[in-house]
Amino acid sequence: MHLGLIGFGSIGSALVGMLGQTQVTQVTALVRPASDAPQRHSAGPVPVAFVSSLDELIAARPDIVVECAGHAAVAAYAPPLLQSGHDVIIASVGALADAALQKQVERAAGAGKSRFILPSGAIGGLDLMRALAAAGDVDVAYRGIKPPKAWQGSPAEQVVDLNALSRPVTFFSGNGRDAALAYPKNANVVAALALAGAGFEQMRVELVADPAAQGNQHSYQVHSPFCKYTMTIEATGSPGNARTSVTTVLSILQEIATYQPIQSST
Ligand SMILES: NC(=O)C1=CN([C@@H]2O[C@H](COP(=O)(O)OP(=O)(O)OC[C@H]3O[C@@H](n4cnc5c(N)ncnc54)[C@H](O)[C@@H]3O)[C@@H](O)[C@H]2O)C=CC1
Ligand SMILES: O=C([O-])CC(=O)C(=O)O
Repeated sequence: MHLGLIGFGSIGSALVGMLGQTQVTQVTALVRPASDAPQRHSAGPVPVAFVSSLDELIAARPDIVVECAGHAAVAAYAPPLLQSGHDVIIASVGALADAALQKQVERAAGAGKSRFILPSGAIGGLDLMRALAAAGDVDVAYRGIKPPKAWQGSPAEQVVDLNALSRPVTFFSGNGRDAALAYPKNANVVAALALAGAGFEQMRVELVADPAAQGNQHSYQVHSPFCKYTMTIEATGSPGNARTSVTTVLSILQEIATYQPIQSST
């Protein structure tokens, strides 16, 4: 299988290092022209060719493409890839909190007879969430706790002094859509929960910076007429990018390993 990658940061480079466990034999990675990605890539289990435009990525004829570059990359690349018949695994699920982009992505997949696949990423339990949401209302409250350095460069900096925290501080309380759009590098899990049935507007979200946090904690409580459950995930941050849990890479790897192309009926 030939894998297309968009982005070669902590997720992209870690993913490539683990592809020996999958059917992937070749990778073409779309990186920014100024990116230092090729220099950072140490020899992995499969060869990686680097390209700097979408046209070059499409010309390489990947069997499936993984986006792991951020919300703007979803907006720029997912619609044309889907429209031209490529299945796309979208790591930056929170991009779909933009309702217009969500529609655009859905239409492009319809027109191209392709699929966009949303990995569970750093969260879990989405199977039960989907089942409960399909059967009735669900009430979902999510809390994300990360160390201060994981929130650097985010709007949290306008609320708290991340370098001077001596105790956990909740710097955001709001709904799922606002969280996913304001924290594009930290709240993709919120969008994954919302799209699995929690609902962007309906779910309640708290984001916390904790100087004692060793990794990233995602916890949520679900109440439905049929069941209630609480899930807490304590994950290790990626080397070089504390805000991205290693579980995200493992989740995308599973999507790749179990990927089946749609069989054409003609
Ligand atoms: N679903 C989930 O649970 C999670 C999703 N994510 C998403 O994955 C994204 C990537 O995460 P990391 O690899 O940790 O970030 P990173 O910052 O380490 O790497 C992102 C890479 O993408 C590159 N990039 C950005 N825009 C690009 C473009 N238009 N074309 C080509 N390359 C581009 C950057 O130069 C950088 O090298 C995050 O921004 C976030 O949206 C991250 C963590 C969890
Ligand atoms: O990797 C994580 O822990 C979650 C994350 O950054 C996101 O959802 O954007």
